[in-house]
Amino acid sequence: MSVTKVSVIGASGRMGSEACRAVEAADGLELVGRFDMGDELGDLAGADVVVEFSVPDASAANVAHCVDQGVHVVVGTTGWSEGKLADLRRRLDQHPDVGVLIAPNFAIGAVLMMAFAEKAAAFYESAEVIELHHPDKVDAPSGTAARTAELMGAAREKAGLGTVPDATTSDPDGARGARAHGIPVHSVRLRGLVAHQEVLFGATGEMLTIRHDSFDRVSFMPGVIAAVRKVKEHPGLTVGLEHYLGI
Ligand SMILES: NC(=O)C1=CN([C@@H]2O[C@H](COP(=O)(O)OP(=O)(O)OC[C@H]3O[C@@H](n4cnc5c(N)ncnc54)[C@H](O)[C@@H]3O)[C@@H](O)[C@H]2O)C=CC1
Ligand SMILES: O=C(O)C1=N[C@H](C(=O)O)C[C@H](O)C1
Repeated sequence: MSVTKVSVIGASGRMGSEACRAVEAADGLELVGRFDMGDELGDLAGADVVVEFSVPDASAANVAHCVDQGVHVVVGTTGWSEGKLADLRRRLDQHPDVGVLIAPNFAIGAVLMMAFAEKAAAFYESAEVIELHHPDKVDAPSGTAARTAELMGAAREKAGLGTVPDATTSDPDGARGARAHGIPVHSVRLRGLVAHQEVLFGATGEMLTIRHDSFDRVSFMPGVIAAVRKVKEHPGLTVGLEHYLGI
């Protein structure tokens, strides 16, 4: 069996260190490089695939460097705006053999939660997202919540649903949360939590709740390892692990 060489960017962080352990434990993968803030990325220690878990402000430049080196990238970092994605697509056009996966969430249950929420969104007048995370998280709303809202907003539009009903006329402190693609999104930060999300749907006389909990960062690792194994078969940019899993 041929060995895939893997480097991790953000290797000292919560996710990066977990990813290093997972790569070291995986058959057919060899951890060849650990990079963190301030390190020269250079040739990425000869990696075939890079796993990138850094910070939203740094991720795009790190991924651009990998693509320019002809190295496939599995990206978990949040904060990928439409503009950054467009820049990355243009860069990948110059490197047509390189694959990049950007996954807002690598936990299989979270991928299913997003798919179920997208499906349900067409059937309910009311919908809201509550994401709950550890208080060391720097971005809000979470990438998972933003992606969930994007999928739900598109499904609502396709189904001809209008805006969610809400009679609020006074909300000086933002108690109704942020709006992402028309969906109210609420962010909770609480010591003891890891990564959790509830998607609430309401219609007259009923309510549907879809909830996912990551209690430990190991929950993300099967998805990360599956992505490392598959990324080279998917040239260009893919957003969402569901596209690799046939979900
Ligand atoms: N897609 C997914 O399944 C998941 C995604 N995440 C996301 O991954 C990212 C990292 O999360 P955590 O590991 O919890 O954060 P963290 O703060 O523990 O780790 C980030 C690491 O990146 C390093 N870093 C900062 N600037 C850098 C640069 N320019 N180049 C290389 N490394 C740099 C930091 O020194 C740190 O070691 C966040 O955006 C988070 O939302 C987190 C969990 C799961
Ligand atoms: O920062 C985290 O912890 C997480 N970040 C990702 C996000 O913003 O959605 C994935 C998961 O929720 C954990």
